[in-house]
Amino acid sequence: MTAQVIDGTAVARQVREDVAKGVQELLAAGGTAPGLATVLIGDDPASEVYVRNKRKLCVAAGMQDLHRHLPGDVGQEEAAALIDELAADPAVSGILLQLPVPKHLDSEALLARIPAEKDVDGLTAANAGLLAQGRPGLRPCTPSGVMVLLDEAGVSLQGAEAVVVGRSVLVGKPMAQLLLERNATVTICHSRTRDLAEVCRRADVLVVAAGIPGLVGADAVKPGATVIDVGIHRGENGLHGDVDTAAVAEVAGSITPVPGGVGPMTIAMLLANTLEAAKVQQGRGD
Ligand SMILES: Nc1nc(=O)c2c([nH]1)NC[C@@H]1CN(c3ccc(C(=O)N[C@@H](CCC(=O)O)C(=O)O)cc3)C=[N+]21
Repeated sequence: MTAQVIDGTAVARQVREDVAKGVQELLAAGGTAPGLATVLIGDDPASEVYVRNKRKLCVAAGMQDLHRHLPGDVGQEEAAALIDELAADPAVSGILLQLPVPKHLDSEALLARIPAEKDVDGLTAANAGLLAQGRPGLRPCTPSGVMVLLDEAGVSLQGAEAVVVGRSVLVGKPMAQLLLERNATVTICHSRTRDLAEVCRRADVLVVAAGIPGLVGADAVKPGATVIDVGIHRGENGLHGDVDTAAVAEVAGSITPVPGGVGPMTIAMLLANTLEAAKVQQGRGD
C-alpha cells in the first residue's frame, strides 16, 4: 500500500484564489488594496528567490508590492528606522522581514519593532503570546498552512495523537499550539528526545520540522498515519525534506511531498494574513 499524497500546490492555489476574491470584495466595499512590505537585507541568493516569489504572488492576488531592499552591510539603526517607517505607513498592511538577516544584525530587536497588527509572519512576541493564550491574532504562516492541509485531507484532530518533531519559534512551538487548540494530544520532541522513533510511532499525525534531511524513516511511522514534512533541503538531485518520503510512503496513510507540500502553503498563508491585517486596519475585520 502506498500513501495518499497531499497536494500542497493545489491547496495553496485555492487559498490564493480565495485571498484574491477577498481583496476584490474589500475594494468593492470601498477599502484599499492590502500592501505587503517584504524587507530583504543583503543578497543571499536563496532569500532573493523566496522574496521574489512572495512579491509575484502578492501582485497576482491584487495586493500592492511594497518591497524594500537594504544592503548587507546596513547598520542596526538604519534597519530599525526602515521598520519604523513601514510601521507608520498606512499603505503598509503587513511587514515581512526575510530571515535570516546578516549576522551583525539583531533580528529579534528588528522583529520587535513590527507592530503586532502588521506582523503577517506571526513571529513577534505579542502574536506568539496571543497564540499561547488561545486568543486570535496573526498566526505563523507555515503552521497555519499545515492546519489547512490537514483539514483539506480530512484528518480528524479531536483527541488524536499528534507528534511535532522540532521546537523552533518559527514552526515547532506554534505548530504544537495550533494542534492543541484543535484538541489533539500533542507531544513535542527534538534532537535530545530519547528514542525519537518510538515517540513518533505513537502519532496519528506526525509533523516533522527538525531541519535534518531524512531524519524520519519508516521505522518512526505508525501504519496509516498522516505525515507532514516541513523540512526543505537543497541537495545535488533536487529538494528534499526531513522525511525519507519513498520509505515512509509505504507505511503512512497520507504524506506531503517536498517540493509541492508545505512550502507553497507558507506563501499562501502569508497572503491570507496580509488580507486579514488590511481588513482589521481598515475597520472591516471580523
Ligand atoms: N520571515 C520569514 N518568513 C518565512 O516564512 C520564511 C523566512 N523568513 N525565511 C525563509 C523561510 C523558508 N520559507 C519558504 C517559503 C516557501 C517555500 C516554497 O514555496 N517551497 C517550494 C519550492 C520552492 C523552490 O523550488 O525552492 C515547495 O516546497 O514546493 C519554501 C520555504 C519561508 N521562510
